[in-house]
Amino acid sequence: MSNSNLLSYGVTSTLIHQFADISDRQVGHIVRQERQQYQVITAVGVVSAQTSGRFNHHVLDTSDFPVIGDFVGIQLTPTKDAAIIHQELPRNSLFVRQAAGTTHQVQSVAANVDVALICMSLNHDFNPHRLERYLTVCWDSGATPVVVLTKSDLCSDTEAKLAVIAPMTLGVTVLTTTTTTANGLAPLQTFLQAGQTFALLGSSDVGKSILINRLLGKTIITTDGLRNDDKGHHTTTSRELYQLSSGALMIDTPGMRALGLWGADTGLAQNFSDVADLIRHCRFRNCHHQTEPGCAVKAALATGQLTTERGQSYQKLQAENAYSHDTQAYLAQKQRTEVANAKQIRQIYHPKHY
Ligand SMILES: Nc1nc2c(ncn2[C@@H]2O[C@H](COP(=O)(O)OP(=O)(O)OP(=O)(O)O)[C@@H](O)[C@H]2O)c(=O)[nH]1
Ligand SMILES: [Zn+2]
Repeated sequence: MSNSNLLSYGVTSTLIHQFADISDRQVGHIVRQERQQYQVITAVGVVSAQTSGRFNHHVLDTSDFPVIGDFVGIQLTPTKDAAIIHQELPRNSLFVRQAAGTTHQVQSVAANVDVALICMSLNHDFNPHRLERYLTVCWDSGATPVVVLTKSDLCSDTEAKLAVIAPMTLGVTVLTTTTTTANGLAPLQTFLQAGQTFALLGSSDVGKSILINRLLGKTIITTDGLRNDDKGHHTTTSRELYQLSSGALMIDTPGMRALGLWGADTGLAQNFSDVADLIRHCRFRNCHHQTEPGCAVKAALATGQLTTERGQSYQKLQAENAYSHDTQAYLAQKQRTEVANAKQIRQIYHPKHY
């Protein structure tokens, strides 16, 4: 293992050189993650890694921890079989979602992804509104979305389904795959070029694990075998970055039950650029597109230029996004109060430091 192996794992020579002069520090790439336990590829191979005590001390919430795909500054232990993560390097892209449940916290899913492969199966998982949600979050992450419609063998009306999603996937590549035929993955395979990092995203059971196994040519992830009644179940809990024979890097993420928007303004504007264009023509800047006169959105809905479905979809996601901003503001205020309280307590018990 050497720097050449690091290069093949997406670590640029610039990054390697940046660390050359810092004694005991080097660059690594997170290739496996199970909560805050990491495996990092380094110049000496893959080692287990954890964030340093100092790093943990400065973390405000779990989303500040490194995530799969992150480049990190590390220090190897004297035996060189483990490492301490000291810093997270700037990210090109970050896919985040509002964590499931009631915690109202942001959860980082994957970093430095170039192309996000949004997987949706063509049978019962097919859901255009969910696709709009995924596309919004992908655009917001900084990665380019590509839609992968899986299990085409279980669908008899693929063309009709493609027509349904056509208006929401303008300018987005849409691929269909099946693992039941010899060349059923060919459309995807030709897409997976060296030098790029891909990530598989989607609900549980859409066939992400099987895709990884097929692309790697070996059974890395065990599932209960290919079932044509699509009732198989396998849940991945860890995230992993794989190197494909083409040289492309592929991140597998656990199936997501819910994908909540979290401050995805850019993604909304990009995914709904048609609606955004209309809004620019509303008479009032703060138009709610309800009863206001001169509303371009309402006018477009009346003529059919904008479908009711897409209009409603936008309004739903926009409201959710606005709510996520309120939540963020509330959490930030709560954090400021906690920090201030902690400081006050320290002033009382250790006054000489202040
Ligand atoms: N008929 C058919 N079944 C498929 C295809 N791809 C996957 N399956 C089946 O769908 C089920 C789910 O596949 P997985 O690869 O485990 O799904 P997953 O997306 O990794 O699910 P999680 O690990 O929960 O995120 C399994 O029983 C697969 O055999 C396909 O192209 N056709
Ligand atoms: Zn309006």
